[in-house]
Amino acid sequence: MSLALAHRASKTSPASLGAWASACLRAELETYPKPGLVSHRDCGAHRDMDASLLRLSATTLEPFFADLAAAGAAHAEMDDLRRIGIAAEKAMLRATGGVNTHRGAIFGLGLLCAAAGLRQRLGLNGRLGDIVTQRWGRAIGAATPNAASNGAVAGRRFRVGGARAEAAAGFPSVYAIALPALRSAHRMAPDDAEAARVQTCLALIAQLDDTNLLHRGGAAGLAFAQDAATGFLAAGGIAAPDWLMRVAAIHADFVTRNLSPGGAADLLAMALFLEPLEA
Ligand SMILES: CC(C)(COP(=O)(O)OP(=O)(O)OC[C@H]1O[C@@H](n2cnc3c(N)ncnc32)[C@H](O[C@H]2O[C@H](COP(=O)(O)OP(=O)(O)OP(=O)(O)O)[C@@H](O)[C@H]2O)[C@@H]1O)[C@@H](O)C(=O)NCCC(=O)NCCS
Ligand SMILES: Nc1ncnc2[nH]cnc12
Repeated sequence: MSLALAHRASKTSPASLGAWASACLRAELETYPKPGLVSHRDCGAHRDMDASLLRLSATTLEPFFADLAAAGAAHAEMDDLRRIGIAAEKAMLRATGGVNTHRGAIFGLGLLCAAAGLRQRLGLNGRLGDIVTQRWGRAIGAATPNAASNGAVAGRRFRVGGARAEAAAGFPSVYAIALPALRSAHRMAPDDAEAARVQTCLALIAQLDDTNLLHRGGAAGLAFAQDAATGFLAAGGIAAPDWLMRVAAIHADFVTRNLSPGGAADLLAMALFLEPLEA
């Protein structure tokens, strides 16, 4: 991941934010092992996605993230953001032949891009997640969900809020779990940014009510995933000498059980996006 891109993003023009958001999706992809998820090494528990499809999706989305940042800077209402988000979803589905690679990421990263545009325009100091809540939180909560989506069905059945609740509350799982895990993992492994991303992914899986895990594995699948990730962290995470073997074994277990924490993947990308943007 380019430090120059991160630096330019911290200057926050819409184009640089779009490039940075897209780079963060690619960095999430180029992280192995992520239990059940697609990486440059394998397809995890997915039969319809591979690394090249996710790279194509990340590249396709870059101009939409830039548009969302520009819309935020122009004080857009949620309806305006939604129009751009839906256009991004359509472009993603056209590029991938109908595979949902990044719908959750479009939503979360898109809102953070809009907040970054607004923060820059108004010269604000607050956290981007808080800006999302203050500016668009009510409208996010009031939107009618797509009753048939995998996430909506799992959310109703298991009474969890999913991507919409996470965004409306200002991304608490990113600020309270992922960002602290990422920063502490950089201290644990100063020369291994990929290992730091693995640690962050496992920290998210350990605590997130991921609707993808619920959709594929029900409550038992979610509990299995959370227990496996918690055990990895309790054994020292990436500080343990055999960490790579341990997390590769967890990855293999997720594949055997057809579990994939797509929500954790999205929130990992959001933490990478926020790392240079939040003091
Ligand atoms: C608000 C929307 C995102 C719609 O949400 P939806 O009703 O579909 O349900 P959610 O459960 O809320 O999840 C949507 C995706 O968000 C990710 N996610 C899951 N859990 C969480 C969580 N706890 N916190 C945050 N994010 C979460 C996850 O996305 C990833 O997984 C996707 C692949 O999913 P799926 O197709 O189901 O995959 P498979 O398991 O492979 O399915 P099968 O093959 O088995 O069928 C992938 O996209 C990842 O990104 C959830 O899937 C939103 O769509 C919406 O309202 N859009 C309108 C546009 C808009 O308003 N935009 C605003 C400005 S940008
Ligand atoms: N690496 C990944 N694997 C599977 N689903 C994802 N959604 C977002 N990133 C993903």
